[in-house]
Amino acid sequence: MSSPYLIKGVGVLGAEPTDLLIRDGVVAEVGRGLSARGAGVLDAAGLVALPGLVDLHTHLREPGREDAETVESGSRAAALGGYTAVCAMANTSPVADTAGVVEQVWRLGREAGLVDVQPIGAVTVGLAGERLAELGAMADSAARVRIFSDDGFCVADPRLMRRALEYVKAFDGIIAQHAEEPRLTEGAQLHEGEVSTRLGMTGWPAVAEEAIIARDVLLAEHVGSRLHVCHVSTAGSVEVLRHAKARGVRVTAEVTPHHLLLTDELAAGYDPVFKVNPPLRTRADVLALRAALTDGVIDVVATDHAPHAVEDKECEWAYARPGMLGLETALSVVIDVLGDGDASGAGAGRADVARWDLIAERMSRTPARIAGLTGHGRTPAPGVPANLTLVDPTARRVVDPGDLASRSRNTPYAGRELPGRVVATFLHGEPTVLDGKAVK
Ligand SMILES: NC(=O)N[C@@H](CC(=O)O)C(=O)O
Repeated sequence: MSSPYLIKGVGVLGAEPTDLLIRDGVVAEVGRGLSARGAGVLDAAGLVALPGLVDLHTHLREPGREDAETVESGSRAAALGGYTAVCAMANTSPVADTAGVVEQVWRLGREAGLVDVQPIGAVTVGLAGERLAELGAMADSAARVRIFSDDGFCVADPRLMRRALEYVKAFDGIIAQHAEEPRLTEGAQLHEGEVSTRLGMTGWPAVAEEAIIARDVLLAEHVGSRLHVCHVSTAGSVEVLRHAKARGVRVTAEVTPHHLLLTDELAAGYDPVFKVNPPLRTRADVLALRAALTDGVIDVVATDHAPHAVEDKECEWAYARPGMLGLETALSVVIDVLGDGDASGAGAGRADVARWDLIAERMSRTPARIAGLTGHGRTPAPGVPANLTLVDPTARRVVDPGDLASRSRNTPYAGRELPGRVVATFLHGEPTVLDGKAVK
């Protein structure tokens, strides 16, 4: 049995300070002036308590590229970023397209014990886009897979996409699409626009994403299935999603922290740390994505944490792999882009509570609901599973890649000052992070 913890003076979602008693894996009591004999006491004055963050889109690289990340190192990075659950993408080696591989990832996650690792299964065998993987066997496995994705590749064949959507209906599954019409992105290096023209590099046009989203929301509507759109990156995609949602299509969508903050201008320095799929877009896209996150057309922030070994990133732009780290900086970036609120730390202003509630909704409650992770995404209250994170909203830090727990170093925020610091994370009532450091 775990030892109890008494968290003193914390603002739940930025509200007036209170105490939380954590015992036997749940929030046992909430109120002022609590005491508990034998409990570890955590002075949380000035801190904000959020439901533990849930990431729908994490690349853990194990099995296959343990030099870039392992389930354990990625789990530690996640816990330090305030996460209590992550969904592990299927583009490992071997690909997570069988019950055996998804069970292996799930088991490695349990052994690490730092976050709940929920494997995502591949839609097609080997991500090759030719025939459906064993979706039912993965759903029936110990890993209980509900989300399927070929992320890294688009399920480009419309007939295969339709079949996949139909197949997963039997167990209320979801197809998470990497929306990229491959015929429109051959040789693409960065967003197609003014910057790509100036640099003379082949562009990745916004329409390559928007055309697939438009097709897929129509397919999802036609067969009555659940579609999730990975890493939405353009203003046009937001408009397609707005239209689909107004029609009642069962579609959800995610945006990454980097698409909420960074633009294609960064490619001008040819530093491949800024090479990512889909590419960084324009300022107008960034602003449209932020507005969609606030108004709910975009449902969640997902990191697309994509660790890459040094030799795959520190090379010529054209040869570098796309992808950037995200888990340890996501919350800070989201705090940054959603505005300062009441940064005095006095907290409890109404605007402040609304802003923390929005962060909880987009980074915890909604992703937990989409993934069916019922023990996660619940605001601390009596009887709720103790999966939560404590944040110091007034702290600022300059990102140093050398400080990160990830095995890789490809953060696009090196040297950038970001607000907010995760002070503690609790998973099933046990601390995984205390005083900003991993407990194990
Ligand atoms: N998002 C990325 O830029 N990279 C992803 C896969 C992908 O979507 O290309 C990766 O696995 O590295």
